[in-house]
Amino acid sequence: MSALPLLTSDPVYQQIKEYHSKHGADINIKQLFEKDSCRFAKYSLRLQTPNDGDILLDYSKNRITEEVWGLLLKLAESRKVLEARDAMFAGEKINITEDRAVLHTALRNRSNNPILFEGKDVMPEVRAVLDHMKDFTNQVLSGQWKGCTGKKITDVVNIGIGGSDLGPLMVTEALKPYCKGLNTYFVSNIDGTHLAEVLKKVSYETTLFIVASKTFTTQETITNATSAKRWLIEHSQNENAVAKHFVALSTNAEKVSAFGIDLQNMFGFWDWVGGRYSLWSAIGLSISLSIGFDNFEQLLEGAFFMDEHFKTAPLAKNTPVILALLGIWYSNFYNAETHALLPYDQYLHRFAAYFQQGDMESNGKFVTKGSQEVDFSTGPIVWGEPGTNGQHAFYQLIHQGTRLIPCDFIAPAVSHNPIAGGAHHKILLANFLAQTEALMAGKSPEQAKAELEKAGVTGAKLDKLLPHKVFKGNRPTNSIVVKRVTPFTLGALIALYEHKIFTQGIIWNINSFDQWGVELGKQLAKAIEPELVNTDPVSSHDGSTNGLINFIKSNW
Ligand SMILES: O=P(O)(O)OC[C@H]1O[C@@](O)(CO)[C@@H](O)[C@@H]1O
Repeated sequence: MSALPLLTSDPVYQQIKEYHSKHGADINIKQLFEKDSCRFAKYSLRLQTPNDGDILLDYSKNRITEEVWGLLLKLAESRKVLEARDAMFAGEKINITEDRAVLHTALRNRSNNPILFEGKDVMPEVRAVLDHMKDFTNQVLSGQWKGCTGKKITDVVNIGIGGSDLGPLMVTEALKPYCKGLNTYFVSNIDGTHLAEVLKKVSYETTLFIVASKTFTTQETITNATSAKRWLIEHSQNENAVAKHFVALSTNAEKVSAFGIDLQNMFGFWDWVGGRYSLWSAIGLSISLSIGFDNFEQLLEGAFFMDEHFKTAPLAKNTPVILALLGIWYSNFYNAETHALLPYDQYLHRFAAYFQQGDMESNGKFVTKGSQEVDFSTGPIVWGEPGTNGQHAFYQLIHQGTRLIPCDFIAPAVSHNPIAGGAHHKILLANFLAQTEALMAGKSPEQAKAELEKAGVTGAKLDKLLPHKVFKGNRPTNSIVVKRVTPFTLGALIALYEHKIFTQGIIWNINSFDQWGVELGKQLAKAIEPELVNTDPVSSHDGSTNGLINFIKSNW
């Protein structure tokens, strides 16, 4: 693919910039609905899944006119999104700074088509690991796999961090209704509290530790795994207990073996699987153990469904492209700094946290693939909490703050827990629907005045209160509705956002698949660690770092 110019040098970008400077401030979503009764039909898409209902994307509550939308689609063409997409699926080494392919889509390839990497079909190896995961999952869930004292496994502790933690944690939480009975815990932080609190809850005889680490060199993970191993041996008084209570998920067999885990208890994956795109790989073993391998396969099926959609749908009907272009519109033209993910589903309470790594570690970059420093905004700050809780925490700012915060609202039409005759879910859905309506429509001074007068507020008090009661509205949202959060629809949702992130990276022409930005902090921590072995005062850093270290030491 020929080198792309800086986004700001792209002629289509410049057309959009000109349009935005002339009209951007005047685009009013409410007025657009008033002018066009077909707006919802024009700016929504339904994806029909085989067995899990339709997935609806409603992007009509956005600040887009037909002209803007046409220009944004032209931008996707100009930035060669589809060519880049095809290069990714074809196993090209698009991760240019690590000289790696990006083939997490191969992990969920449910077709019989080969996927070639360096001329070799990777599918036989992918299927072999899936078979190993299936066999192991069935052994553990059936009770056939026994601990060192002959008891079956009841608790699984996944020890990993970043992509080796966030995905399995988010998915096992999201799919709790499908849990087969094991208790799953996730230890990630080097803070001893994380492991200590979990070890209080489990018995060495019935606990399986999963050491999840692509590199098997991550300090937090190896330290936690080493402490867990010591705990097991101390409690079992059996050096050989590791063989029954530890498995490894990694690309690094040498390090796994050196740690003391038998390679027959290692589930491998490959360098062309990025850490934050790895839940579909062996890293998903804790998911499989939690919900069963069949449901793990449904998760893969859902992602595959979205991959096929992304691969085949034309730009204007391509949901990842649609979400990506809307994000570009707000980030690069309205200067929105953040993007909120607001799932109206308590099981999805880790969904936004997962995509903090997924999006911010992918697109939090300032240099293009052409090694040029960008002169435009790249990845947004991604955040969010489940609804309705967010409404009682930060929606004040979204509604009446000074910042533009594009929000994605996500909801299942049907709850797994229709308690009180479904009343709870109906209230949840009413709020899900009302919030996007309120953010779009707002409340005019006239409406607010009428309400205050109806409440008997008049004169000076009304004048004082009125400005505080106005909602400017015109705040953009997307709404995504699935019939129910199932392994399939969750897989499709995650892949949808993966491909949105990919598409934005292509438009910005940045490498979404390396993460050099995490290295400096680790390097400096390595320099500080030896200074913390005693209480001697230090002076080797800047005044602040010296002061902090010495204050901490003064408390020892
Ligand atoms: O899976 P591993 O190799 O232990 O890496 C864990 C995480 O650490 C990183 O911050 C890279 O250092 C993330 O990109 C990665 O998901």
